[in-house]
Amino acid sequence: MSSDALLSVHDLRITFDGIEAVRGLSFDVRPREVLAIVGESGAGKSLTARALLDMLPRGASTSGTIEPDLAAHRGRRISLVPQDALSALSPVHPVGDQLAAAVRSVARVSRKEARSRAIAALDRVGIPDAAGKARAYPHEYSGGMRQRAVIAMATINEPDVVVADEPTTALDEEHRDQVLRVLAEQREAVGAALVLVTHDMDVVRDHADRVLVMYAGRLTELGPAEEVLGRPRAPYTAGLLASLPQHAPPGRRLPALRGTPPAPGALPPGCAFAPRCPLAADACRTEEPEPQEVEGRLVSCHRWAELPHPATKLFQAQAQAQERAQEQV
Ligand SMILES: Nc1ncnc2c1ncn2[C@@H]1O[C@H](COP(=O)(O)OP(=O)(O)OP(=O)(O)O)[C@@H](O)[C@H]1O
Repeated sequence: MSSDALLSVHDLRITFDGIEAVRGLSFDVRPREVLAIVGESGAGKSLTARALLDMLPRGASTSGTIEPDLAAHRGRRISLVPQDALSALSPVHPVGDQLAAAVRSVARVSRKEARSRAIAALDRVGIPDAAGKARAYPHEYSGGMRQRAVIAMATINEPDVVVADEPTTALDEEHRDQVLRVLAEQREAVGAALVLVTHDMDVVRDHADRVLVMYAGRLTELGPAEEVLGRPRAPYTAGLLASLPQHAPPGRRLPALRGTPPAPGALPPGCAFAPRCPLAADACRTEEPEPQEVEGRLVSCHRWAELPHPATKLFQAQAQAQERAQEQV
């Protein structure tokens, strides 16, 4: 574990029925940082996040280490902001009672004190009439308000790490920005690190200090967000960026990154990204690349040095060639 790590994950593997969905992942979470985990659907982002909290789905087996064991103090040292706020709140208790109970689960304070901390926490996340709303049930909150209440719950005991798993997926764009802002403010206020699972590169750009890019259960690239987004070294990262709407050629909605990631049980030999990669060479089809240090970051790619800058055109050219080939069929 590196000396400045708050949490250190080493060779994490998560398996269902003998099939590995997360395949030997190592990374640190540093104090007070925002570490975004990005990648397409199925990359293993949520499983990784849930492993930090020891909240994996039934049937998952794990190996590797996560140290120290913050999950043994879930709710106090590490907490979760899930995708769906309703799953984090009990429908049968007023929100304020749930926050007060969270306070009393870790601190010996009176009911009155816990209640006033609960109201203060709701107020901090921007819930109007916090004292009145504390008496309301989750279903009486709007979606955005509920997600704010969950952020209040996740930060009320001033944890070391907050894990947010696609915290704004269920919200519309306007509420998405607000909720992300509230989350950023609250984690800053309590001095927690934030592990933010997202598939939105704009969210990474706006909020992350470092970014872990995952593909098919492995680390593809890990480094300072500004540098990774400014000049990706892994073709997969470049492909994700080329797929952003602002990089799409005029009049086209198709993402530059064509095809879909392989399912965990159906990985190709070699690099799992090779079948979609415009730079793939023979070695990529036979040997899976290990993470290596490249200019202060980690990159898993045999061909990183060949990636042009900017790489956007490479992916657009590949997408156009594939489109032409399909038109001819
Ligand atoms: N409960 C489960 N049972 C069996 N396999 C699972 C289970 N949960 C996840 N997996 C497998 O692990 C893979 C990775 O899942 P995970 O939820 O971590 O993906 P993700 O990157 O978070 O994707 P998304 O953005 O869609 O949430 C899935 O594609 C699936 O194959």
